[in-house]
Amino acid sequence: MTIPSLEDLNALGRVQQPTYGDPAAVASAVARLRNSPPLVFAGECDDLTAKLAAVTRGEAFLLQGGDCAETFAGVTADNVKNKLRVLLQMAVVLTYAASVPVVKVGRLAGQYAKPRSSDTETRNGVTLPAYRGDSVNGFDFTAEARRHDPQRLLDTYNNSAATLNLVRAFTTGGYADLREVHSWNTDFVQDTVAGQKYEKLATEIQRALTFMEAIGADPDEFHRVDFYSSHEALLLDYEHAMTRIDSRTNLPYDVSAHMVWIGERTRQINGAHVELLSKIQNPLGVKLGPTTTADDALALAEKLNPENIPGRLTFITRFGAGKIREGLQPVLEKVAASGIAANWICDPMHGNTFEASSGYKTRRFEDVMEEVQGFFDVHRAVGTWPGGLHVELTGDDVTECIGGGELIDEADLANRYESVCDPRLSRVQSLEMAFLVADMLRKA
Ligand SMILES: O=C[C@H](O)[C@H](O)COP(=O)(O)O
Ligand SMILES: C=C(OP(=O)(O)O)C(=O)O
Repeated sequence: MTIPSLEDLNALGRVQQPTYGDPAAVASAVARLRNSPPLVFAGECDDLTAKLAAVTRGEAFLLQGGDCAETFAGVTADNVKNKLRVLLQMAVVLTYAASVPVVKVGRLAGQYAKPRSSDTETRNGVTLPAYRGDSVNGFDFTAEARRHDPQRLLDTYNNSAATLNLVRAFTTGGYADLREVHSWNTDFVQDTVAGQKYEKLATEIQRALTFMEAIGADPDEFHRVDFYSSHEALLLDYEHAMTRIDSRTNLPYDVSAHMVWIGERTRQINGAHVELLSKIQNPLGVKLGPTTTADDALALAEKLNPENIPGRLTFITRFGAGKIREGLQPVLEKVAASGIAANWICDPMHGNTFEASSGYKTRRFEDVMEEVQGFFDVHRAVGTWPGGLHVELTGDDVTECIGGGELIDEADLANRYESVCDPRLSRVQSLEMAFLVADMLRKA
């Protein structure tokens, strides 16, 4: 399998790419990345593909979540730990309450580049380049910050490495030990319904673990969890530089993350993103929005997974609450009938964004859950497995999405709106979602 050159990829169209002023600086950053050690090992990517094959068989559920846009400033121990903790809590709820193994994948350690609807942003009559994620430019609304800077490609690598290092330490060093289920909840808002429900479930799990130890189960079995990294493979310069030939198999892997996905805006069948990702061996995701036809999905599957390997391809649907039922069903029916081995997971975030009167981008928790319900209903009607969730969330008590048990309303958005791009579920809303989805899964 040969990797296309960066020049050949660029010739296919630089959709949603930065416009750098200094080609020599870009070439130098790319050259340095090409010589940097891998962030993940190819064998780990294969392990994830094998786990995702269990999702294809309907034997496991994929939980993929994290920030809309990570920031370099956000690479702190607390921040990473909080995100990990909410994902672990959600996974425990889904695993225990629905008795389904959960494959855990973070939108982290590389989720620094954003596709945007507009190239520019205007405030008070001043127009500057839009913020495209810390990989490309800065969030501050100044001409200097918004300049596309290739040095940020190297900063992306370094911050991804630091995050992944911490995640590996947390997930293998004892923090994620299942016997800590209670401690993940200690500083949690105990007076929320979700917090109390979790506490009850943690007590049951603790009792079950004590019983298992008493009958001779190896306690080390509970000590570590498998946790994988993922991000949107948006920046061609970065992803191409991080694509390497694996010495075991002689095949190309994108060693910037375990799993990478192609966004809704860059999934053109003859485009550069589909071309590059069709050549790598990592498990792949592709976003499918409301304009997707069954033939689009079939063509993507044919190009990205010609050998129909289970676990290789995950379709991440994001139709919106009002469109999921009539939009997804015909696509799913035709793809399922053609025998294609793909996972289907639900991103209930990106089709449900709107601007509040105060100007904040937000999402209604109830719309998010309505889309998840529609996703489950369509899968039940077609007889396919609702394989997972792809969610923008944070481990902190932010006020970015309205609704949920805490009844966050539009007036609350200003209290703690910290996302630099799209609104994320707060810690409480994330846990509420996990309990609701566990109920749907049980029925599925
Ligand atoms: O996260 C996804 C996209 O980057 C985001 O929805 C684009 O937002 P915009 O429409 O404000 O550019
Ligand atoms: C940009 C994103 O989503 P989509 O491609 O579905 O719009 C995203 O998940 O960050």
